[in-house]
Amino acid sequence: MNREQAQKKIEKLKNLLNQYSYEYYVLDQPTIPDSEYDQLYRELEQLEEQYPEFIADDSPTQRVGDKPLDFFQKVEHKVPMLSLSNAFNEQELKDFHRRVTQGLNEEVSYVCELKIDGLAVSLTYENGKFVRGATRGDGNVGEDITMNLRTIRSIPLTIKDKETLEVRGEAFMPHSSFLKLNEERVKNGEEPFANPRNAAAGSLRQLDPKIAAERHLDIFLYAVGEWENSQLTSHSARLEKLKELGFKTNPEWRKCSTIEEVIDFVEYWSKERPNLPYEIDGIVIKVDDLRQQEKLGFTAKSPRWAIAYKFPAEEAMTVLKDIELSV
Ligand SMILES: CC(C)(CNC(=O)c1ccc(Oc2ccccc2)cc1)c1ccc2c(N)nc(N)nc2n1
Repeated sequence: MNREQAQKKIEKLKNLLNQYSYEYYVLDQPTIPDSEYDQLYRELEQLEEQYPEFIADDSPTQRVGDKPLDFFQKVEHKVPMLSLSNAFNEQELKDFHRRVTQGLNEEVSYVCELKIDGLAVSLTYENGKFVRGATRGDGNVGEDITMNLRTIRSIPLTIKDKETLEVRGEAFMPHSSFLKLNEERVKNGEEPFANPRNAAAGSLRQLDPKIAAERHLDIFLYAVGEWENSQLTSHSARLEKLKELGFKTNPEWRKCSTIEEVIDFVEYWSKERPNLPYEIDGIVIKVDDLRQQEKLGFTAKSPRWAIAYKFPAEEAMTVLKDIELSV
């Protein structure tokens, strides 16, 4: 094969492998066996070794950087990453609903989402390319952890349109990865992580991306910071658009047109929670219409149009106890 054919073959293998990776890690619907993926991956690695000038920065071989950082750069969020006020019982959800309807004086519908117990992160894409990832930090300034986020296979290195946008989500460690990691640590005489959230935070704070890559983290995107030329008018439409662009969004979100439906959703997941493959610490309820969100505005640090219903902490202990017993 000559140089030009090699360049075309490298491009074709890269696109094919990225598509297979998207099906496996984002859709959870692989269409080829792992052995076929591995064989194509090795073919790409060999060609890139022969023709390094054709290595693309969104090649699957470029996910794990080889040199550790000395420190993390600080990053200022153009749009602040806000926190959520909390509700701890049904009455406080009804109070939230009353404040919203009084503030709007019109019909309102909500989007309910699972509150993943992980680490809030922001992902910036310029012309469709993943250029920077950062922790929430204090909401205005976070740390640049791009190298570590690149190792999360469900984060696309390029998205379908040449969009420039900044998305927010929760990076987390699934129960399966958490169990394996703690077994490993106990075997090596190290301290096991207390819970998947600490394990995810500890993994993303590693200066060596090779260590972060071994932790098999995952992510669900749930919000948008900056989004040029977006005409979308509801949060639910944004979630659908993020999914269309190739982002991993949590499939369990629901639109609720009454606070009773919201309460049903909360009650369902407070029982169903132990059957999820990841930890959640609550349910997030958001006014769906973006114009109504605008009208309700913000308090000093959180939106008036959203609230987090928090599950009682002791259940998290049962998950912990199970894990302790099993290691
Ligand atoms: C609702 C929001 C707080 C995100 N939204 C924002 O961060 C945000 C930030 C500036 C905004 O507008 C401003 C723009 C400029 C200045 C001030 C505000 C609007 C939303 C949030 C926070 C945590 C969440 C979580 N753990 N799980 C889920 N499922 N959803 C979550 N949603």
